[in-house]
Amino acid sequence: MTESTRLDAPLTIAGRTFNSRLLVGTGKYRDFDQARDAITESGAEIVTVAVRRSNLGQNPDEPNLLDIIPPTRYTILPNTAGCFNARDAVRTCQLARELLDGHNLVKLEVLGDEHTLYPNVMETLSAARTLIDDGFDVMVYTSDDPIVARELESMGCCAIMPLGSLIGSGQGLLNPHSLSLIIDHARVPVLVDAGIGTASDAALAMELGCDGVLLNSAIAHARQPVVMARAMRQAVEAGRNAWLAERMPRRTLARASSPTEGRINA
Ligand SMILES: CC(=O)[C@@H](O)[C@H](O)COP(=O)(O)O
Repeated sequence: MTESTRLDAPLTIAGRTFNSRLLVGTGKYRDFDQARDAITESGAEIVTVAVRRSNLGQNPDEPNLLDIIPPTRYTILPNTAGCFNARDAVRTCQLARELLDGHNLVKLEVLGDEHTLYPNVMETLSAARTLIDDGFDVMVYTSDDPIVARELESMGCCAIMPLGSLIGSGQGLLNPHSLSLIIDHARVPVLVDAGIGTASDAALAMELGCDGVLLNSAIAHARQPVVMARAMRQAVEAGRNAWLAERMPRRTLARASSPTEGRINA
């Protein structure tokens, strides 16, 4: 057992445990083969699927996304991408539960507008309440507002997923301070979801103390998605280890790296 595995515990979400802290999406790939190869290389165990945009068996004559991410191997995380109000999001989760034989772990996202894809927190709060009452385990995409995050946690969401920046923007973490406020007070896992552009963004999220990272565009839109998937896996592991190791203090002045004791004074 290595030092870091002794220090670390698996990621636990709604009673399920995972060794990988990288969650990936399935959209925007050139084709199913590329998606499968990148997802495999990422080492992700949780893979999110947009129920309204993917064939999970609703259309028996078309390729089924689950053929490349079999539920026997992956935890499928149905998401409500494309929903702009609570009612549509709740219906989408209920459809996913039917298609996936009673699977009740979902990623809720209720968006404010097409332009920003920013979460509509009022509709998100309303949908989360309905879904939790209906027996779902809700991982929730939200803004980086710590008060909203606290509300979502206290109503029973099993993971809080604040954005790093706008979905698909690749701008990285625009407000690390707000993310830290959420992380420092949450008692459920906090995962940055959206806006990751490259490996250092994912590492930074983990160094802040996030429990995981969910991303899609940074891998799917890299020129070499499989290579970027590997980089993301390594970045999440490196960031997690750096957080576990607890970084050295920042100092304003230099301190010599070589030993000063026993020095021969000329
Ligand atoms: C895949 C998913 O669930 C989305 O929330 C989103 O696509 C992730 O954001 P990026 O594509 O910016 O990584």
